Amino acid sequence: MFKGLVGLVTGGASGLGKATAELIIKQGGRVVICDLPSAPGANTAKALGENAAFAPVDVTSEKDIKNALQTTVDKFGRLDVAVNCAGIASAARTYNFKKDQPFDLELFRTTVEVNLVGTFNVIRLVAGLIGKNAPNADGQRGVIINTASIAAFDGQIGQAAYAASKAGVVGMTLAIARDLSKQGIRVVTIAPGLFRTPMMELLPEPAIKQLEASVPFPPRLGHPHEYALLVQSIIQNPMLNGETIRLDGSLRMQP
Ligand SMILES: CCCCCCCCCCCCC[C@H](O)CC(=O)SCCNC(=O)CCNC(=O)[C@H](O)C(C)(C)COP(=O)(O)OP(=O)(O)OC[C@H]1O[C@@H](n2cnc3c(N)ncnc32)[C@H](O)[C@@H]1OP(=O)(O)O
Ligand SMILES: NC(=O)c1ccc[n+]([C@@H]2O[C@H](COP(=O)([O-])OP(=O)(O)OC[C@H]3O[C@@H](n4cnc5c(N)ncnc54)[C@H](O)[C@@H]3O)[C@@H](O)[C@H]2O)c1
Repeated sequence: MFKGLVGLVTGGASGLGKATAELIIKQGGRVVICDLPSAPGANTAKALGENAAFAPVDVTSEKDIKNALQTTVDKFGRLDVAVNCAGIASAARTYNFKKDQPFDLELFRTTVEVNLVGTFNVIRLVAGLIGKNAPNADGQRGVIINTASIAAFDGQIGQAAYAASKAGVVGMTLAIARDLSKQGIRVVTIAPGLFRTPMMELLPEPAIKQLEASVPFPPRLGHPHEYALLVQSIIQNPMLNGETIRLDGSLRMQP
């Protein structure tokens, strides 16, 4: 299905990004895993074989992403699909009256910097390489897929920074799709609900169980592979563009 396709996945050393990289390889494609130097990206790529490579990056760094794109060209000669999975979670009340403490501004800045600014940094740079491809019969040169969250719409208590960062990803999706439409590059965002990944496991197990029980159907956390299946569908469907797709078992989170 993806024979000849070259993908780049940020946050590809863990969770949803890792599952996406695994699916691209399984479907015959090649992939560059971009993740922090401290993440197990090299081992992840090694385990996926010669069609996978690791590029250590911080998504907020222009230099790192440009280096990753050079690695992509050196190893695989082109780029067709970029998937932005890199992200961080934060949780604190806007004002903690128990501790008489306001939300830490640096934590707010970092959350937005990585999740929103980092995602845009990758988009603005990968578009240049994807845009060099010859168009297919439909005029398409490639696809960019971003990861928001249902927190963009349902933000629970403690998620002001996280929700703002993800709402920003949702908000810029259509604008960027329009910006890149003349070059035949589609831009789609996925807003996952609850998936069993290391990020989700930052929450106390009782909280996870409570969240899991709140999913109407299926009443469970999603499997990262199920996120990757939506990535596959987006790549395959040329009419998907400029939209954010919730992937949440019809969950609408309570406060
Ligand atoms: C910088 C490191 C940050 C580490 C925390 C990251 C957590 C976020 C993980 C998100 C993962 C996926 C996100 C994804 O996009 C999809 C979602 O959005 S799923 C929804 C995720 N929900 C939250 O993130 C809720 C975050 N809120 C909280 O953790 C707490 O409300 C709070 C902001 C820390 C405030 O807690 P308190 O003021 O102490 O009072 P609470 O009564 O709210 O909490 C008591 C106790 O329960 C734990 N808890 C956390 N979330 C919930 C919940 N949804 N339901 C019930 N209990 C919850 C909370 O952590 C407290 O635990 P304790 O402090 O006693 O250890
Ligand atoms: N797990 C869920 O329930 C859930 C739900 C909705 C949205 N999301 C979003 O999905 C994406 C993937 O999350 P996950 O659950 O797989 O989490 P995860 O923590 O397993 O993976 C996130 C990856 O991003 C990397 N990363 C973090 N900051 C980075 C940076 N500055 N530069 C490069 N890489 C960086 C981490 O090293 C990690 O490998 C995130 O954007 C997250 O906000 C997750």
